[in-house]
Amino acid sequence: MALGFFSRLKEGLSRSTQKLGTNLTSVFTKRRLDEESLEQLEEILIAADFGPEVAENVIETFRKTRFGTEVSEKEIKDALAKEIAKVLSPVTVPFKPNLELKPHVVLMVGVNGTGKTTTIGKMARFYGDQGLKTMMVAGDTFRAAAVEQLQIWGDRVGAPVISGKPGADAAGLAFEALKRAKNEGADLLFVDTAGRLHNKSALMEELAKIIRVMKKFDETAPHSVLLVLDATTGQNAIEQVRIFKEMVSVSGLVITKLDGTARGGIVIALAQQFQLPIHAVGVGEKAEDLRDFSAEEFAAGLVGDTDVEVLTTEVIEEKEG
Ligand SMILES: Nc1nc2c(ncn2[C@@H]2O[C@H](COP(=O)(O)OP(=O)(O)OP(=O)(O)O)[C@@H](O)[C@H]2O)c(=O)[nH]1
Repeated sequence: MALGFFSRLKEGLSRSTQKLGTNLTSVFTKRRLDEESLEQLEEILIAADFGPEVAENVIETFRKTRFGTEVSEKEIKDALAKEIAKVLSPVTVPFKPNLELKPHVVLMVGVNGTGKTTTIGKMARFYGDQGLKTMMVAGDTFRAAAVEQLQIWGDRVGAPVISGKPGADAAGLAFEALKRAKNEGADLLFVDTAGRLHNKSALMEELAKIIRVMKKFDETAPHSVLLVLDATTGQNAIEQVRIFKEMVSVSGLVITKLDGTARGGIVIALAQQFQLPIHAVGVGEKAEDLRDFSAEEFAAGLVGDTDVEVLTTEVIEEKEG
């Protein structure tokens, strides 16, 4: 997805940035970095959803490199952004459709309301604009509203939507859609799915069946299984990854609703804990509000006051040794 939209992400993250910034300001106004301030910093990072391990690593780095020295808030922010970018850098993997597959099948999974349908619409718009032929299948057949919503996105972005009767077998529908996508030479097929976690075993069975049945047509399908997570749910997102990883082989994450949440730090905890590629982030409800994930842009956006170009150069230089 298009880069160069840093300002939108930055604006979206402003609540997270503000929360972090206010707390940092209260601790670091030109003072020596001592045990007490390190401890306070650790608490701030945990409160900002970074996760205990990342918080501890950051503290250790600061203890080694800056202990006893006088630090300004700006120095702390720059160093923090660098540490965040280092954690996020390995999971920064833009989604790339394989155009030889025709279609590249993307199974979209996640709890209801996290933004699966919206993300499908956004991706279909993005790749459609690049000249790729995309199709969508409404795999949550029990909820009429879910089917309707995908249809709205299909109309909006000009992509065919395959849907069945209410309550139709989702796996059978996915099979038919795959056959049609193949016949029509589609580049991408997005499979929307149900996300009713309250009946975990039924959901697991349904997702497994969709995959099993699609494999009968193309044993390499689905080629991507994207788990969509809502950033506003904070630590709950961690639990969702655990649960979905048990059900399906998740190949990457899309993190939505990073606009306006104070819980953007959860992205760091997710990266540290699961090391799953983060393909894209949602920064609004519109078709164009999806961004390629970028470690440096995210780190700079979250911490604020940090120069993203400097950060990019420094993190790359460190990676190269
Ligand atoms: N602010 C914001 N809202 C989003 C974003 N992504 C999705 N939404 C909104 O979140 C709500 C739920 O999104 P859906 O795409 O319906 O989520 P879903 O996972 O498909 O949910 P079900 O259809 O219930 O299975 C909608 O109101 C979307 O407009 C985002 O990046 N930012």
